[in-house]
Amino acid sequence: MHIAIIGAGSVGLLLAGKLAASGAARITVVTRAKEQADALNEKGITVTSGRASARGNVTAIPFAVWSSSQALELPYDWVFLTVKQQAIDSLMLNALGAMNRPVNGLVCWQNGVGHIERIADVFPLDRIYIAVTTEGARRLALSEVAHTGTGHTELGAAAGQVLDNASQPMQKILEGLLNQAGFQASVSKHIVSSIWYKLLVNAVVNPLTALVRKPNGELLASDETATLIRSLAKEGLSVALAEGAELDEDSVLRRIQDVCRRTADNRSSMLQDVDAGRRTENEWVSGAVARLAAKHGLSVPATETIYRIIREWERGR
Ligand SMILES: NC(=O)C1=CN([C@@H]2O[C@H](COP(=O)(O)OP(=O)(O)OC[C@H]3O[C@@H](n4cnc5c(N)ncnc54)[C@H](OP(=O)(O)O)[C@@H]3O)[C@@H](O)[C@H]2O)C=CC1
Ligand SMILES: CC(C)(CO)C(=O)C(=O)O
Repeated sequence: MHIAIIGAGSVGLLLAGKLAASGAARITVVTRAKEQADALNEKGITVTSGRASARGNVTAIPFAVWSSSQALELPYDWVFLTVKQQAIDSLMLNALGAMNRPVNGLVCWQNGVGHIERIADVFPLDRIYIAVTTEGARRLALSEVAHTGTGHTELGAAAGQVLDNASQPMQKILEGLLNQAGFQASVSKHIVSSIWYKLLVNAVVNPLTALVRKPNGELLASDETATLIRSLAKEGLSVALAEGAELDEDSVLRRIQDVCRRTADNRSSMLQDVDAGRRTENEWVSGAVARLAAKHGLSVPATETIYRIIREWERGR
């Protein structure tokens, strides 16, 4: 089993390191920088989890070389895309369109929505899979990643139909592979609901923490942010339902509060991007919720306001 993993950040290194260390697959990692490819070829990947650590050997190649060489033609069994939404640009789309079709498919690991439609313009939709994950990872060095939270990964076909588990051979192969590497993965019964369940957490926790510059847990400690959590969650839910997700307000609110408690000390990925002066995934999280609301004729004033404030910050950074 040969897997190419495009994007050697937190999630990419976690997947690559654990899959390689377990022997579940041979891994080729596509990095942005040559410096990182050199480090990975020399040292492999170290995954730390508490006091434990594991090391896996991988082959690494910079994107610029991969996308303009014969490496693009290799018959990978799977290609995992683990870059952030903002890195799915025209160069990336060109490479995805030009690469030899992986035998099994392309798996997208991003938070947020909107990218699948863009990828499906260059890659057959029926070969695209979605992984919605609550694993926590943080890249510590070019070849080292911390597994900061054990989560669960739900798998589905991007075509998004409600499918019965037994009739999903590709997702079953993927599930087996990830479980063999030590993850907890399962085939989602309704991938649209899984996507929105996670997206609603990100559309509430990420922009709020980024704006008030506080860790996740502190959102519950103030009346102001607790009120905003409810408004954003309610608005997001109305859009999720219009998009076909099967969710209810109580379970969404409980999930958001639970994530804030369980990851109380975490600075959300959006807050980390803001801290570092980087562009965030705002466009594909709050921006996507606002655009889809408009498509369905729904009003989401709190989401819209927060989206625009962060967008303005991004413009002036
Ligand atoms: N971190 C987490 O715990 C979780 C993250 N997610 C989601 O997973 C996705 C990835 O997140 P995360 O791993 O944290 O992000 P990171 O920023 O840590 O990693 C993204 C990686 O993509 C690389 N990259 C950018 N452009 C290219 C390119 N053209 N070719 C190859 N590599 C490229 C970056 O390289 P460089 O560093 O050199 O710029 C970086 O290493 C996001 O959508 C996020 O929301 C989902 C669940 C949990
Ligand atoms: C779940 C949460 C909010 C954890 O911080 C996350 O996914 C993120 O930071 O992007």
